[in-house]
Amino acid sequence: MPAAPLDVENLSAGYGPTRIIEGVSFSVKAGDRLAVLGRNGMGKTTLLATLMGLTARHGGEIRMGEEDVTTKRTSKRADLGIGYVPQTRDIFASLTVEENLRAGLKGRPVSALEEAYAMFPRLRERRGNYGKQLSGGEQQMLTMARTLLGKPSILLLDEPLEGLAPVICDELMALLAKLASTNEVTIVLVEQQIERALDFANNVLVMERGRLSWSGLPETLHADRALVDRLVGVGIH
Ligand SMILES: Nc1ncnc2c1ncn2[C@@H]1O[C@H](COP(=O)(O)OP(=O)(O)OP(=O)(O)O)[C@@H](O)[C@H]1O
Repeated sequence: MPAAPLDVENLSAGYGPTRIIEGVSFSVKAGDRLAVLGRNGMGKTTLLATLMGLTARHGGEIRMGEEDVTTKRTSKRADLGIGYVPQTRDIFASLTVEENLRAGLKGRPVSALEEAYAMFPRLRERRGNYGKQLSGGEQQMLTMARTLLGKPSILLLDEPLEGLAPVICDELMALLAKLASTNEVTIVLVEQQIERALDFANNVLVMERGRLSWSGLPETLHADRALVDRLVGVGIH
């Protein structure tokens, strides 16, 4: 059996000596769509940042396929195929859209920019605008497009829908579903819009105070509002 694209074992990490996540273990299969849910401040962002090597690891292991990346630098993890779209919309404000996208090419030919423009036609219209002139939604699209140009095999997304209009959310989720189904991209999605996350995912983890408090199928949560209330603190309708 091929190794899982992402395998996390007993991971603990935080900021300096402050421990935020504790004893987290999970595995994702190729093409999985994993939703990571939880109330505010429960450690979801810290988990993704730790997978990218951006926090202080206190213990545990992270493997990507056959590679043990536990102590590898962030850039090495990116080279091995992890793409990370942080909550902070990581764009260069004083570069144009096109220049931002070129920064994501990772040695691919400039013609590959067409892939990004095909996925996000709005970015083509805005190709000459500076990052700082974009709306929040456009900045989110730019971050995602730049990450996707690097052809990640695992995509970590931290609340990509935050602040976006419902119609843009629909488009983005449709795009992610398409990516997961056709490109064999494994997606780990942290999202506060529970309903959308459950519609998208084929597996769910719930975090509570830095630990995994529940894991299972989205259907189970869909069918049990009381459980969702208890785990995530919001009702779904
Ligand atoms: N850079 C940091 N330094 C110290 N503590 C931090 C830092 N970033 C986050 N924390 C703390 O880590 C805990 C978990 O935060 P984290 O952002 O991982 O949670 P989250 O589940 O993603 O929350 P949200 O849904 O609100 O984004 C919080 O108590 C937060 O205050």
